[in-house]
Amino acid sequence: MPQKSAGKHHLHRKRSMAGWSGVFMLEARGLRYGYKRDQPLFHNLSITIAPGEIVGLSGQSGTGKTTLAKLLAGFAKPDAGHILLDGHALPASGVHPVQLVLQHPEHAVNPRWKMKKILAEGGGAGHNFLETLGISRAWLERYPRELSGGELQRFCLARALGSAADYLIADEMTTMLDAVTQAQIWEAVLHMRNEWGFGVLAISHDQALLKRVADRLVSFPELLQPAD
Ligand SMILES: Nc1ncnc2c1ncn2[C@@H]1O[C@H](COP(=O)(O)OP(=O)(O)OP(=O)(O)O)[C@@H](O)[C@H]1O
Repeated sequence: MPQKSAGKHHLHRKRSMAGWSGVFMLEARGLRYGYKRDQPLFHNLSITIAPGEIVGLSGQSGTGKTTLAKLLAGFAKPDAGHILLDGHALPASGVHPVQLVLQHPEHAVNPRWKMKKILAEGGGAGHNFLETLGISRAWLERYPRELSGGELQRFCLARALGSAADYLIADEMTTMLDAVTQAQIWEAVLHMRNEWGFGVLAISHDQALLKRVADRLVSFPELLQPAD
């Protein structure tokens, strides 16, 4: 799911004792969404993520976590409610400040493109954070089929963060990977979050993982208020 580069730089963000400046609160208020008309999957869902914060979200299968992820990242529009960044609606076109990384990287890349072209979609080709993510420069010349799932997921993350996203939605981002790769990828995310201050919504069924990486844990039902 490529999104174009923002052309802005991570380093415009500054951290002080009070928190991060240059990045803004992400708020979803009163969201309603249904795949079928008149059959809402959820009513009145609200969530707030602060700059630099990692929120861990869990919940039963089929409740709507991935749907929420897609709404926040602009891949679908809520039937009601608002998604706001610093109090303003998110841009309808161009660079999306909320970037989504899903479970299956092989579905998120063009199989006919070399990795350097895929990475360039997010503006991240020249960044030194490739090393942080454990991406070898030699892989840039390969096609997606010539990489492992873990290697490919590192690229999807680099593409998302290369656009200088203000928020990352990591939806079961490392679920399919071995424990070592999972730990390396999350260590890189934590390191980059500490450097740049982007916020993260980490969605997973793995409570142990969420406890390890998140600053705050929420379960899906806690996000719902009774319908008006
Ligand atoms: N494109 C779609 N069209 C119709 N229904 C859908 C579509 N995508 C998801 N759904 C349904 O919406 C509900 C919520 O799906 P979603 O993927 O958001 O749940 P989830 O909480 O992320 O589940 P899991 O934990 O299993 O990943 C499910 O009942 C699912 O079958």
